[in-house]
Amino acid sequence: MIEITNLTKRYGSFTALDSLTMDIGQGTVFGFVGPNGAGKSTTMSILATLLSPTSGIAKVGGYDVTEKPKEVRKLIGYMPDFFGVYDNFKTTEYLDFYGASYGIPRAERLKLIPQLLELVNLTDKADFYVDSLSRGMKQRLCLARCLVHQPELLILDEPASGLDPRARIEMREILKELKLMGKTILISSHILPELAEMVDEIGVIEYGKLIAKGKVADIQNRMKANRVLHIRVLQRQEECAQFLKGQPQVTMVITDEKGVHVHFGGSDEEQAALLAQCLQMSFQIVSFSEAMTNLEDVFLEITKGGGAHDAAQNQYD
Ligand SMILES: Nc1ncnc2c1ncn2[C@@H]1O[C@H](COP(=O)(O)OP(=O)(O)OP(=O)(O)O)[C@@H](O)[C@H]1O
Repeated sequence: MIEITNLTKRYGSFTALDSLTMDIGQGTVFGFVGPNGAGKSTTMSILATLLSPTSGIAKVGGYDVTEKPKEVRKLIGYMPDFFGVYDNFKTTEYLDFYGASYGIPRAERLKLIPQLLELVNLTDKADFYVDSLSRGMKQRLCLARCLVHQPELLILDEPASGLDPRARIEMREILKELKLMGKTILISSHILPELAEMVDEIGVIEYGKLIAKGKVADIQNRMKANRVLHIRVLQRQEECAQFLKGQPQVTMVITDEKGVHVHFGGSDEEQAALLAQCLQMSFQIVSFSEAMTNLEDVFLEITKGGGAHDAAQNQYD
């Protein structure tokens, strides 16, 4: 659905996108993550035909975004990170206005708008002025606006930013619905654990380059190679720690008042064997658990030492 090849965007001498290459298959929910200034919004704006690349190719549904912008626009619904809503409209009028702009006949709009409002949980706000809606509601209304022409691809730039936890959950539930409807979704976010729950794949971008891409589970498995095991033992804690230090795949052992923390690079089978060894040694194990590796850890590990662009280079931030 999306094919990006050597996409580069320069603002003066500053390179925001540096030969970015990635593709996203139809029906995929793709999480685009990266530190501030990494180039996510720039990529999304190019895909949405709102910004011209300096060089390289971006295609949506087989159409080149610079050569066939009209065809691309029919296929996409774009929600920018900063959006405006026309406050003097009522919710229904707002969607009707956008529907009309897309040339959707009135009779069709009359059917479509209640469906969209239901999808984004705004049915009871149909006759409210946009002005009176909360931020979360406005954001959901914007999402409904992106769906008016029934696009196949949604490009959502931080749709949950600035929302409180409840509003984020609501947004996430709507996105799940859209996934079930078969939409391809490119979504950027800083709320990484939330993304992990709903995306099929993630791409990590830094300094305008894709530095990791894959299925969430695969990337998490990569991280598992360096998992940390927390072991709580009744009595003989130091003896247990010494024993663990000598075991295969154990790279480091630290003890504190919470127990023994073991850095372990083995497989699940080897981890089970490690526990069995401890029991055989008659250590009284109270708990033996694996520290959770979530997308946040993955992200921090991959972008270790990163952050936003070099301050000297990043004169625009
Ligand atoms: N119009 C512009 N002129 C100059 N520099 C720009 C312009 N737009 C973006 N940039 C710079 O390009 C870099 C990439 O910006 P972009 O908005 O794509 O990053 P991002 O990953 O979306 O960041 P964030 O998560 O903070 O929104 C940033 O350093 C930004 O300051």
